[in-house]
Amino acid sequence: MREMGELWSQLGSLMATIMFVYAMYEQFFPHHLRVYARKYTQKFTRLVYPYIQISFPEFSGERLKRSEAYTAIRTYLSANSSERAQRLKAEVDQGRQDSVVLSMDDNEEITDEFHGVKLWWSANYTLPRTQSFSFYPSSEEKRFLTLTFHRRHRHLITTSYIQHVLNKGRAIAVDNRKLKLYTNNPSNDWYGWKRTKWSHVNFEHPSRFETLAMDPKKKEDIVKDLERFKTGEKYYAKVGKAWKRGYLLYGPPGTGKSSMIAAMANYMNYDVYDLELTAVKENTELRKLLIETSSKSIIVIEDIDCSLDLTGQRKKKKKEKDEDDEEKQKNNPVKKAEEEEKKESKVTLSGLLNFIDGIWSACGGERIIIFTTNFVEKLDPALIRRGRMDKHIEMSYCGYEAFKVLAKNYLEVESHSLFPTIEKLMGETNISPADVAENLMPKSADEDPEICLKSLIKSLEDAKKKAEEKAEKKAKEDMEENEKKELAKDEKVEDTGKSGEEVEENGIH
Ligand SMILES: Nc1ncnc2c1ncn2[C@@H]1O[C@H](COP(=O)(O)OP(=O)(O)OP(=O)(O)O)[C@@H](O)[C@H]1O
Ligand SMILES: [Mg+2]
Repeated sequence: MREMGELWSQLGSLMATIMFVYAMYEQFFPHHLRVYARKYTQKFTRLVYPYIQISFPEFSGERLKRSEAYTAIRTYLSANSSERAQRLKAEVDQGRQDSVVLSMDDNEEITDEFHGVKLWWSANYTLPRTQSFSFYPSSEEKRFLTLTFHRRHRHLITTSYIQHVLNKGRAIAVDNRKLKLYTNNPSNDWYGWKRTKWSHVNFEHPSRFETLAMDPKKKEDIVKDLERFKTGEKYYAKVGKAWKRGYLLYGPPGTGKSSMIAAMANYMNYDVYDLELTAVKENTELRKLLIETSSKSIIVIEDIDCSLDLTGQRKKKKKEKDEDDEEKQKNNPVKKAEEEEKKESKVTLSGLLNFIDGIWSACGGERIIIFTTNFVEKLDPALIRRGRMDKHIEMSYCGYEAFKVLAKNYLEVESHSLFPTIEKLMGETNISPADVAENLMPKSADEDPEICLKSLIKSLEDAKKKAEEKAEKKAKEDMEENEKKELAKDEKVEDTGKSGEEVEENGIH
């Protein structure tokens, strides 16, 4: 016991001596001598200290983008650290609020082994040079992971082990993956305490290709296309094409464009970035948003024709609408502010084109971009040319085959005596799958499928009647218009004394 006490006191005096020597050194040694001393100390340390350290910073490239390597390694370490680390950090799993994820705490170290070689990982951070009190994490706080190993294993570690960790980390992330739906925040929120460009929630849309009502051949074609894309990394590299694919979904409202996107995301197991263009103020913001998207994702711009003034046509229509709405908005300050915000948006067609081309060149692979529109003819050809939007998919009104899918899903009915009537009516009139689905949904638990089918027949008959009335009205209007033209022509003939043909040739003035 006395020996222990002596040892402690000796250690204490040794520490005091070291501190004294260091203080003298700092005080009396000129700066340039200290630089020399540090240099040679480092050389000496390198000679006697046989370990190599590699650090993996959290952010790369001026804090623009979270390093993928850092994320993958953290995932790998989290999977290993819960058993090996002594100090752990617990965070609530964003996907399942009832479970926590354990990872190694800051400045904690764990060991790993690879082909019999022992190595050490530690999680570190550096504080900002000037410290000031803040409730929120400092933007200058830099986190990094450090790998330490003996220099004799340099080759094995740099060529195999790091790749092994990255692959494992990515695989674990895919296994644990919960699909997310991201929406972009207005740029005012980008720099506050939230500091995120995208907000996310779990993506739990039930739409799948099996539940999607459309022509089976078309569906099969799309699934094959996606499959080719998913497994095509090597092919894309071989032909020198970026591993991205653009889809344009177009068709009338309620034909399943949004459902198709959800089905694609579920099939591919990709996150969805729902980009709301009206919340983006300018082209540079678009680029920043793009940089923050991750691979294995679908970037969606819905109703592209409504998000931007893409053509003169659209502008005119909006102007007319604005005039209509002006009066209403005068008395509604909230709407007015919203409208003003929309007007502030300065994203241009060329900005959008650069954004898409950026996806193709500026960020990593495995990304899909989807545009949807109700009016394909309104879009600028530059926006939807092949190479940008590689595949154009028309989502059309409900055909008989699509109806059968819905009947099976909603009513569990594969054939029925009313089916031929429905088939005939569907050939004669247009109805959206959304309307069919609405009719087929039983209104009470014990509702007979026949009642639903009859309700659908009624809707089809109504739609047919409406379409006929509309066609009749249109024919009548056309006839009246022609009559007016004829009348105007006759009046001109009487005034000028020329024949009808002559007036026609020269035009009516
Ligand atoms: N092809 C379809 N297959 C299955 N269900 C569909 C289909 N189309 C529409 N529906 C049903 O109708 C609802 C609306 O469809 P969805 O939102 O996908 O249409 P949309 O084409 O995106 O319409 P909009 O152009 O108005 O955005 C869906 O929730 C779904 O229940
Ligand atoms: Mg939609």
